[in-house]
Amino acid sequence: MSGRTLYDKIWDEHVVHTEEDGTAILYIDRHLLHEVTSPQAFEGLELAARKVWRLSANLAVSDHNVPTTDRSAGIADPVSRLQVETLDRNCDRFGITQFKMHDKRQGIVHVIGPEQGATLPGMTVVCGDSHTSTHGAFGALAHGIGTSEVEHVLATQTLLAKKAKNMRVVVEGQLPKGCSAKDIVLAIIGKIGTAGGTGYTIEFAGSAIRALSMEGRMTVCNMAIEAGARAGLVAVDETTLQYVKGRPFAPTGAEWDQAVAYWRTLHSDPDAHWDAVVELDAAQIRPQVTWGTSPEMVVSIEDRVPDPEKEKDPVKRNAMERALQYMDLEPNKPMQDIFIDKVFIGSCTNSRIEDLREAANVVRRMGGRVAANVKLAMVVPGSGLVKEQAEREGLHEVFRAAGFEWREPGCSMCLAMNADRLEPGERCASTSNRNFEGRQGAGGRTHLVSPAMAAAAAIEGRFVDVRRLV
Ligand SMILES: CC(C)[C@H](C(=O)O)[C@@H](O)C(=O)O
Ligand code: SF4
Repeated sequence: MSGRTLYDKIWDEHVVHTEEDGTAILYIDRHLLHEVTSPQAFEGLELAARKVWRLSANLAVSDHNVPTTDRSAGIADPVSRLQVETLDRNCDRFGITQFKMHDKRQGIVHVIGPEQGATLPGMTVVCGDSHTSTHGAFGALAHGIGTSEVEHVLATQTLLAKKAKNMRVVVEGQLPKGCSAKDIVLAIIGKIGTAGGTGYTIEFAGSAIRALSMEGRMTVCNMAIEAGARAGLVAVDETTLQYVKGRPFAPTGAEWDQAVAYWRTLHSDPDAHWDAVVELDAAQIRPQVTWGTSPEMVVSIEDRVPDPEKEKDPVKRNAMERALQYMDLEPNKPMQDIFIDKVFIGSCTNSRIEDLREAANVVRRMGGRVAANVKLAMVVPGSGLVKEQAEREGLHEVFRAAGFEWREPGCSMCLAMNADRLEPGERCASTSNRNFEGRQGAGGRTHLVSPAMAAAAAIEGRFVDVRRLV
């Protein structure tokens, strides 16, 4: 028998039963909830008069609809308020642990899980949210589920699932100065496309991944879903254990030692079978900027906007033309000549302390202020605790002094469910993960970049090569 991948190992450890056709019942260790995808699930439970199977496995937080400005007067928008209040009521009624809006542990669900130690190596982690892939950075099998599955997990602590294939993305070598995890994952998506990982669970491996902090690994796994895979994984190592140790939900004492002994086995065996392998040279990666309406429409800051005329595939050409029209960009325009209206530093991709440090460092180095053509540059920490840490380090002062707005934690302008949005035609340098039409507000134009690139764009008013500045 050949060895097993990390994915195989976690899967095997959680299968309760497998049908002839491969459909399996998986035990779920951790279930995270937010206000958008849970209301009908709770309603379903109530109608069936069922209870939550294992209360302690659940952790809830409101993130998509919370305001990022002063919250003392509550939520002005009635739709947003209703969603947040509904989650509060459901958690109170069913007895689920929740960080409410005024709790400093509140934040984006994919930031607070790891921060609290609620996400641990070897776990199965699900949430009614596609970016649950983030938690795979811990060597956990983590993916998004739909609302009916949220109800199923609440009621049974299990999920019906089919096993995916194994893909290994190996990134070897040293990342150039000024580049970060976001550039790695955008470069991967640029290479394999947004459907490249469809049907696979991706394990990210290689020396460049090993060298990343947990924050960086989370950034990479976060966008596994944009590469087409529901789940992304990174093997457990010392970096993982160091990060987890001492967190509120993490085991302690003898239980910690026992857990660590098991966690150290959470890596793929050398003779494991891979259905697909993709390789990237980290040294060749440059700061990435998307130019279109899909994360795979990405080039480096040294490049120009691609020319559809050079694309032979008519379907692709058509998509390029449409994207350029929506983005209001001319083919062959140097990326460095693209001027922006707004900057968003935040989202579950890039709102952790390291991301904010990376952005603040660029602002410090560059000196000066947010460019006159930039109407709004905002920094939205991923959680209240990230915000507190950043303030202890004085990062908020760096941002504020340069003219950035320093906000309260939440999803914010990543998807514009709250008041933070682009106006029609506005162009944004954004550290988030999705750039489809209207994602940040109807008619808004999104360019996905790293925190360093977003910060530099804010000061220059256009995209610049951050490697020159660090
Ligand atoms: C609201 C939620 C269902 C959605 C997701 O699943 O990803 C959101 O978080 C997003 O990023 O678009
Ligand atoms: S920050 Fe953006 S991508 Fe992440 S959960 Fe919120 S809306 Fe989804």
